[in-house]
Amino acid sequence: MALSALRVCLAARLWHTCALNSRSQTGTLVKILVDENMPYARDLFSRLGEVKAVPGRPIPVAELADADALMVRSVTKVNAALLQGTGIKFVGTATAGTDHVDDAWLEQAGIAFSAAPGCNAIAVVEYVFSSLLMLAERDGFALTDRTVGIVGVGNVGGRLQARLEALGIRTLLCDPPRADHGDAGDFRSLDELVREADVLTFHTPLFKDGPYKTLHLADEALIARLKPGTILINACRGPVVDNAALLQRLQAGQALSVVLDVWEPEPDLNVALLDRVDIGTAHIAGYTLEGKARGTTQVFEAYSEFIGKRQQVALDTLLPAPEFGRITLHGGLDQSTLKRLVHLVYDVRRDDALLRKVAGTPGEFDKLRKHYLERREWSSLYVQCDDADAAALLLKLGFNAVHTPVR
Ligand SMILES: NC(=O)C1=CN([C@@H]2O[C@H](COP(=O)(O)OP(=O)(O)OC[C@H]3O[C@@H](n4cnc5c(N)ncnc54)[C@H](O)[C@@H]3O)[C@@H](O)[C@H]2O)C=CC1
Ligand SMILES: O=C(O)C(=O)[C@H](O)COP(=O)(O)O
Repeated sequence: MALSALRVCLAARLWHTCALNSRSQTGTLVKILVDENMPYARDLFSRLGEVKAVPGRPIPVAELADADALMVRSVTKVNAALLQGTGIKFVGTATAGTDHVDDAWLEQAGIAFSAAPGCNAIAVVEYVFSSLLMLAERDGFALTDRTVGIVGVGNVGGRLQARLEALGIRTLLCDPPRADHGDAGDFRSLDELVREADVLTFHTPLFKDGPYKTLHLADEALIARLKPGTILINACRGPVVDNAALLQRLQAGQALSVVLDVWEPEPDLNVALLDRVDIGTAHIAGYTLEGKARGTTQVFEAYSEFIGKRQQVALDTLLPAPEFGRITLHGGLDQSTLKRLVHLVYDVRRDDALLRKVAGTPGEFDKLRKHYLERREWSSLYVQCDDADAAALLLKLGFNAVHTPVR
């Protein structure tokens, strides 16, 4: 059992001794605060108590005083300064990353905590693919001629590896915590990736210190050593790449292609850096409807268990039908066909253009995220293929593909 799940169970046992049937200790219905950018949260959590949707940045602190539970996204800093003296007994974050939560303080304060590991991993992988396919078309190269170095091989990095390898693209993996743990896999040093990879893509948590520190993992020295033409991607946390150093290297003329979804700092990114990168987006790599819905259901299920009213939710009972019903693919799957299919579902240039329009105007970064256009995962596209190999490969990549032989 993961440590966070274990802590939820232990805290739940304590809670059960003093509270029953979704009622707080005073006998009133539990009050659950949810971030207003959590799709399906109002409907789901109202099965368990009284729900109030609130902005996450800044969070209206007065609402915390009589609340029992708090469901956040990554923009809310959860720590003693926010929660000391409140009645909050459970915090859920509908995100994969947890660097916005002081979980050590929550533990010593006896507040249960649950996150949503892997909820949006597919979305991030599809963001990376959209970016790579766009750059490959623009610069005229075949992805199969490139080596992709993946730093952080967890839910995102592992799925990225699987899809790249399904396409015959060589990957190099770097994940010291997994290597030290003895996990199976051909793990290499970051140095080796820097030397050998044509694409370097970061998918680690943000650790500000400790043996596996990732703060400025890509520092000036690392960036300076990247081969000319390297594609550098950061879709994990802004401070994993030293943004000032990156800007300096780009201004000095270092030949890199850069894709940044996350910034140092957010929401006030450095517009001069945005001007220099090839693709820049407003921390939306994980923003598919499926990814957000999974985040909500994961914390909903954890909280329902915490209060002793265990419920499970099937994602397809929540999600609307996708925009595209089905399409037919004739013949095999080459890079250009794959790019067209991928971009039928999601084209990263849409989000890049939106950010460039508003960057530098206070409040606009968060507005883009709040009013994010609906985006689905590749699995929402039903592709009928008359070629069996194309169908098998698309299925492996995550599309809803079938082989229907031509009669
Ligand atoms: N841009 C976005 O919208 C999103 C960003 N994220 C970020 O991406 C991160 C990764 O996401 P997941 O794959 O779901 O997390 P995960 O926890 O499943 O995987 C992270 C991997 O990084 C490895 N790692 C830790 N320290 C490392 C180091 N120093 N060097 C190399 N590898 C290291 C871990 O061992 C683990 O295998 C999250 O922590 C979150 O901050 C996640 C989802 C969406
Ligand atoms: O899950 C994560 O980790 C992320 O980075 C999320 O995609 C961030 O989304 P918000 O929590 O900032 O809405």
